[in-house]
Amino acid sequence: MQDKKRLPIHFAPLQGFTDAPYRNAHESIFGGIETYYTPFVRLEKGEFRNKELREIEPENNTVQHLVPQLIAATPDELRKIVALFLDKGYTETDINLGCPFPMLARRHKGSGILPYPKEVEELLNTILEFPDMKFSVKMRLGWESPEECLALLPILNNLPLRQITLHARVGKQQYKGTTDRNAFETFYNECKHTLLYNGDIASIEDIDRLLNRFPNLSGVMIGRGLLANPALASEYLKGEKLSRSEMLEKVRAFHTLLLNHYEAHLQGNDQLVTKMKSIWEYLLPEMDKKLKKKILKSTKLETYRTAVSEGLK
Ligand SMILES: Cc1cc2nc3c(=O)[nH]c(=O)nc-3n(C[C@H](O)[C@H](O)[C@H](O)COP(=O)(O)O)c2cc1C
Repeated sequence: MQDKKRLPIHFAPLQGFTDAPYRNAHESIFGGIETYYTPFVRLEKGEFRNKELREIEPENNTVQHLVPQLIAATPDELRKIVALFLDKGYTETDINLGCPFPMLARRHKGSGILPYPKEVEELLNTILEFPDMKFSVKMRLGWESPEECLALLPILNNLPLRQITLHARVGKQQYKGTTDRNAFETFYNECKHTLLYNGDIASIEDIDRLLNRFPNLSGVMIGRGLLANPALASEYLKGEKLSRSEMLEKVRAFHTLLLNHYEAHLQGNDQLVTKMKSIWEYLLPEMDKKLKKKILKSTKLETYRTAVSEGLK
């Protein structure tokens, strides 16, 4: 166990879940993460949204390594968002070429741009205008077919990218169906950049299997697997799973931090309960079904608190 190679674990951005309070609480209670990413920042009718500005504000973020992510379809949009990140003191930016939401994909944002190599090239060439910023890309295999990412390789290989994260699905799949690891392998064999694997990692064994198959991987990015087991990264690094009581103790501490934060910042108990319940969509899937249901069904703060303390006993 001692000299086994351990891959760095990156916490995937998940809109609506991994906001600043979540990331801060996660690092302070569980740790084990090399890099956190913000959910994407975008322009809406040419303007930033206040919530997204608050999310990237350095004073609201305590994690050691945070990379803000952007989504853009045109060089101009990209320039505006990168200028904001520079202004806030960031030196790294992640570019989202993976989001599958039809509303954005239709406008050639996220994975919707992948079938158009010329547009990708024009967008990504803009990074050359920002020598003080290091750029990475988070992308899918394509929108419709995994051939699309292969067609983009000559463009990607020519750019000074710090890293590429490849989610081994196409956009049309959204988050469903299986990942295509054969298609990932073809990209992996030809990609000159530091490459991270992303998609459906839920256990230490999953990471070990990936490293066996892809020994030159530079890391993995995990989203839903970490929402389900927030200790997954630290367990992997230590080579040891937490006992049930250690896990419950940590989840209780994590939950308290989040509840206290949102209680102080959200307006009214209804908003608070709705926000807190969203965490349980993924957290601890092995929890007794009845106890989980009680949490998810609660509408009042007091019943929510009681249900959670029963669930975490
Ligand atoms: C609710 C939700 C929100 C997401 N938001 C983002 C986002 O803002 N930026 C991004 O690059 N990916 C986003 N993703 C994709 C994840 O980062 C990740 O690529 C995907 O969930 C696959 O990895 P996983 O199987 O480890 O979760 C989101 C996924 C989900 C389910």
